[in-house]
Amino acid sequence: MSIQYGETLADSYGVADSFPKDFGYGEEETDVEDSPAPSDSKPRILLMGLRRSGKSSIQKVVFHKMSPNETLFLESTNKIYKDGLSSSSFVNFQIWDFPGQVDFFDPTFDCEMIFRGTGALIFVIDAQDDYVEALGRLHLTVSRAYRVNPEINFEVFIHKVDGLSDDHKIETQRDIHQRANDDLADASLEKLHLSFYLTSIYDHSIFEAFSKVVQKLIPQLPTLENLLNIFISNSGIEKAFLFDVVSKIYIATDSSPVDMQSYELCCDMIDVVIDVSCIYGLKEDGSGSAYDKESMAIIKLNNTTVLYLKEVTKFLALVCILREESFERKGLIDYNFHCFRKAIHEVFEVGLSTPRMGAQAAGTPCLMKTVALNGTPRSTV
Ligand SMILES: Nc1nc2c(ncn2[C@@H]2O[C@H](COP(=O)(O)OP(=O)(O)OP(=O)(O)O)[C@@H](O)[C@H]2O)c(=O)[nH]1
Repeated sequence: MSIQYGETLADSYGVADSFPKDFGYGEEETDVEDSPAPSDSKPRILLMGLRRSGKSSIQKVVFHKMSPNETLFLESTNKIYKDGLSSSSFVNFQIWDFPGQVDFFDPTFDCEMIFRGTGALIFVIDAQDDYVEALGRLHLTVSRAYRVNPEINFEVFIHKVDGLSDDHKIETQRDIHQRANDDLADASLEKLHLSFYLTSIYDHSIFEAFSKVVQKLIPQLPTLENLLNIFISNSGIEKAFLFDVVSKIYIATDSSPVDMQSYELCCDMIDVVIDVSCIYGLKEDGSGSAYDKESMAIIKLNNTTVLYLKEVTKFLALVCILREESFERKGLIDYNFHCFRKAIHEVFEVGLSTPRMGAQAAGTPCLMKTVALNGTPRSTV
């Protein structure tokens, strides 16, 4: 179906007569806290790597709003730290932060239990340090995990690249990529795929990398992308991100390429909105929430760009970048947004009404790719 700019999203869906009912905060929504999933049944992301490579810092900065400088005072992790994030974030999984010195040959280390329910294994390599030992450890870790569960996504964070020049970054990435894959080829593990990211907690690269890791675990991702594509093309919007507000991870975006600047701009907008809302948006007695159904913001920049943020669900916000001229049709954008929002709720409602296992039974969007759900709200797209 070809869609003209100016046509509403509802036209494309054929839902003009069914304006969205109220989703998100009503009784229909099942709160995780009301029906908690057994924590061990939630999809899992493992953070592994040598001591002091930066694992705990990543987890604290991305999910606990710790400022990068504060990580200097983090103590070494001595046992597996399990962080369940479900009550405040769309990202309903647990992150297990491993101590650097984990010993796979220790009989108390239960590989089967640890790797079986894992969606992604992030291996963190300190790029400012000599990484030969880290590469050996990477190989040992991923080959062990792959033997137990070949479905795991293996992600390598080449971390602390803030201390490296641009050329050095590229060279380090090339070298690590080459050596890690050579090691796998020597062990006849060519099928084991490693993805590499250059990261630092001192800029947005860590959020962007985590976004990509999380996106791979969302079975509804193609549907979300499709909805975003339709939404932006019908509304004259240049770029749109669907954000998990708490972590600033974007769980989906339209299919045009992501440039880091746009992503950073949108992250900054979320920070501004939440900060202002915390100061001026709460009730006098301090009750209320900094982010709720009414949350929306428009920021006009001095280069004719407009940033537009709107609440989609309790955890998700849509942040769009558009030209001032397109924003003149705000009515159209808002109408299309209502349809988009409704579709997103339907996507996850389908998830909720389908027989589920593990985390999905908790009433939150499924994040396990092993249980594919058809989240497409309508077949006419
Ligand atoms: N320059 C720089 N330093 C970082 C970065 N991430 C973490 N660090 C620093 O690296 C040091 C170690 O960080 P941790 O998060 O404690 O490392 P860890 O891997 O959890 O260490 P263990 O708990 O011992 O396994 C801290 O001083 C952090 O401030 C980064 O992106 N850039």
